Amino acid sequence: TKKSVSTSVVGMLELVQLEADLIDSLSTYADELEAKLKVLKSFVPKLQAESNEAVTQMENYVSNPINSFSLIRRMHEDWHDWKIFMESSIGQSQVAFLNKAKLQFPTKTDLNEASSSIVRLQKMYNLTAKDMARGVLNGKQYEASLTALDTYAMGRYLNKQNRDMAREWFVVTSELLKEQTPLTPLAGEREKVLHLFAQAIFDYEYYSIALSVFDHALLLANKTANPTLLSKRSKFEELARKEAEVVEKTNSKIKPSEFEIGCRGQFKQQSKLLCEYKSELSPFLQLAPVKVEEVFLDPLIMVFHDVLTSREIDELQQIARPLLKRTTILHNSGVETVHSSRIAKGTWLTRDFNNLTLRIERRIMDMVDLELSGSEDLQIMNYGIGGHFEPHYDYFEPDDLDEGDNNRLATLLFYLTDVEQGGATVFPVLQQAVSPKRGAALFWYNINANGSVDPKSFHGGCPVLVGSKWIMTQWISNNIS
Ligand SMILES: O=C(O)CCC(=O)C(=O)O
Ligand SMILES: [Fe+2]
Repeated sequence: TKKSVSTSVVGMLELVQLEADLIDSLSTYADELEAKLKVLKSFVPKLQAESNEAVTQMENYVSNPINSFSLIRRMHEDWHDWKIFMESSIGQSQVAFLNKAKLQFPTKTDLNEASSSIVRLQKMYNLTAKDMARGVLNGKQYEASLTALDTYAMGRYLNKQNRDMAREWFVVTSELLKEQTPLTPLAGEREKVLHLFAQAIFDYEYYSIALSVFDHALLLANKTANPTLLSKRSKFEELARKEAEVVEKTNSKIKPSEFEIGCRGQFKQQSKLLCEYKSELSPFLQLAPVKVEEVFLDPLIMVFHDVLTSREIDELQQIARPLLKRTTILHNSGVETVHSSRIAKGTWLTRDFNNLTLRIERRIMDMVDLELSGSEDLQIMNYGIGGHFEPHYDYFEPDDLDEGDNNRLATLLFYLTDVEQGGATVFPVLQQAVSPKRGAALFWYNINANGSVDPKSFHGGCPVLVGSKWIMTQWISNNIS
């Protein structure tokens, strides 16, 4: 089954539970091993005592009918039982569970996607590998950290595509290796682990990092005078010296894009346009006035605050959760494909799905004073960590449309969640960024009053750094027909 786990927070929840179950299973395995061992440890000394006595005075021992009877009986019966005991295998059910669980394990593709998310976040938010490894995200300390095995995997992933970034992760790996022993049953003793890592990093040709790990291994095992190891070390050292000259030359900084500046919250703060209560337009708004924030005037961009209640949002999420599928992007050719430019899970929901969606349909029309007939269904999306939507136009290029086809006149984007860090909607051309706020809705026009498309509506969803971003989108058609 093709199922991507890292693209949504929802998908990750199942993995957390699965890992907890696997650890429980491993713990049961340990208990069973221990129980078996306990039987052995308590019985063997007693058997030995009896046997020692027999061996030291053999003839005397077997001359006694009681002893000889007992010996014959033991050999005839008890050793069969020991054989059965020894052969009884432990962990069969746990191994079976592991085999079943394996079907749900993330694949190589999942790991690659998760790695590329980390890289995206690193680039987008200017994060250092060192900070990330220690759980510091944008200056905020979280209760999270990476192990040497994690950072090593990042280095390996980046090795082929960006050696500078890979180097950064390998440096962090070497530092972590000095503090911790990797938690893997196959790692073996500490000194051996360090040598393995040193050699692997050496093979990737990051010589000075390999050298520092190697040195730590020597120090730890008190082998700084071992001739074989020292000759190997000198090989490491020579290559490290040559490497230093090359590394110095690189390190060029590229200018950030407007999108990146926006995602980092670095647009010049426009003086907040007045918040008003829109009350005359419709009966709904008279009953329940809505707080409207004008973000931009030409083209019009605004935020409606508190237009969905928490209960309504909970219900929407409940409906969507089991339906979420990896989102695709629509090509000019009409073909939908999964693409790294849009990483999220989503589902479509017809507006007549139930009472709630019907109520929302009514509310949307009241809010924006536009007809919805002919518009696409509602779309609900969940972005996982690093999930994003690169800047794009919501409208279709007129050349790609047939006579009489509708275009996306406007977009109404409901935020179903707050996002702790990242995840803003950014308009790079207009230099505007809007942060998700649970219950609010962002509205903008993609098409000018004269019917032409408006390239200034170019926008994107920034990568989620911390949190789970849920949105619901209603693209509003211009209803040509
Ligand atoms: O997630 C966002 O903030 C933007 C989403 C978007 O542009 C879209 O779904 O068309
Ligand atoms: Fe969009």
